[in-house]
Amino acid sequence: MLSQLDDNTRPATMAGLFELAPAKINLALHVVGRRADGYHLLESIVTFADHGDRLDFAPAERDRFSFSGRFAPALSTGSGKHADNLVLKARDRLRSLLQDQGLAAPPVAIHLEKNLPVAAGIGGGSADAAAALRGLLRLWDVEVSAPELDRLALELGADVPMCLRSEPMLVRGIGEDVTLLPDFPSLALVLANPLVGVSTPQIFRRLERKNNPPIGPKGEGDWVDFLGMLRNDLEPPARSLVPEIAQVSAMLDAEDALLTRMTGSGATCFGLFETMDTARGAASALQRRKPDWYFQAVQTAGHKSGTSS
Ligand SMILES: C[C@](O)(CO)[C@H](O)COP(=O)(O)OP(=O)(O)OC[C@H]1O[C@@H](n2ccc(N)nc2=O)[C@H](O)[C@@H]1O
Ligand SMILES: Nc1ncnc2c1ncn2[C@@H]1O[C@H](COP(=O)(O)OP(=O)(O)OP(=O)(O)O)[C@@H](O)[C@H]1O
Repeated sequence: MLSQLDDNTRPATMAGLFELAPAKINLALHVVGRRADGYHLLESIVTFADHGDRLDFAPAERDRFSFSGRFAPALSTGSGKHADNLVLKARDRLRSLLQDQGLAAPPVAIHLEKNLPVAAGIGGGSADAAAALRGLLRLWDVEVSAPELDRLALELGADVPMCLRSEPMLVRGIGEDVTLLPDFPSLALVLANPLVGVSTPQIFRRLERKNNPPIGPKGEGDWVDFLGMLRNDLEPPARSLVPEIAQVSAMLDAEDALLTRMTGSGATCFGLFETMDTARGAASALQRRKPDWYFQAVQTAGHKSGTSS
């Protein structure tokens, strides 16, 4: 059963078990083909921010779900019913998998602090679903095999298996073929979103060319130089649908970002900066110019000896 807690701030009694749900960033996204079922085959270099949603979990007498945070209103109006929330889908699917194996999955109170914009290309829903799986496995003190967990994650969404790991990676297929990139540098980025929600299927439908060149091998060179040679193939169709993407991208360029690109199906763009100090300075300057838009300086996962150290 679903119910809303009276107070939509995070309940103090839920201290203890929490999971972060970091923003996903597609540093490059090449669409290289199409499957028979219509899903597009991708090659993507993905990393994760030190900023995201937060999920709190506590045992309860019956299942409860509540949310708070800057983007909680977008959730309730966006999806209409809370029952659509990927956190609840993740809870219910994991519970039935465990019960099929004779394991207990007792009622749980979950609170979602929604800090990430919704339908923004930074995988907020997928990150929440992955964090729900991780948190519930800890709360219920149970294990499922890695292939079973990956299968369940992929059923919840193409991005959920990547979000389970939240480390720099090369992703192929639709999200199921993940290769971790242990030598990938930690980067200083500014995430910038004009707060125009973008529907992922709509962007894929607008994409004209489905067979674009693959990412190819990096060779001996630097990761950041390599990224500069890559693309997001979803950026042209997204720009044609949402004119603010060109605007937000130009604003990042004007702050002297080393590289500016859209992530996922948009509308969030990222700008790459030399250091976290310059990224924070750029985010503050941009926020002053557009007080209602979303600007966030983030440090990404990976080796701290990279460009942004
Ligand atoms: C674009 C990315 O954000 C890149 O990381 C993801 O591939 C999208 O992942 P996601 O939001 O979890 O997407 P899903 O919820 O699985 O798919 C939403 C819809 O987008 C389209 N879709 C999605 C992924 C993909 N590789 N090809 C597609 O054509 C399909 O119409 C699908 O029904
Ligand atoms: N916990 C959640 N957070 C955000 N959106 C959710 C959640 N649960 C369900 N949704 C639904 O999922 C849709 C996509 O939201 P999300 O924020 O995950 O998109 P996205 O960042 O564009 O994802 P991606 O980068 O994977 O394409 C929203 O329109 C919303 O209705």
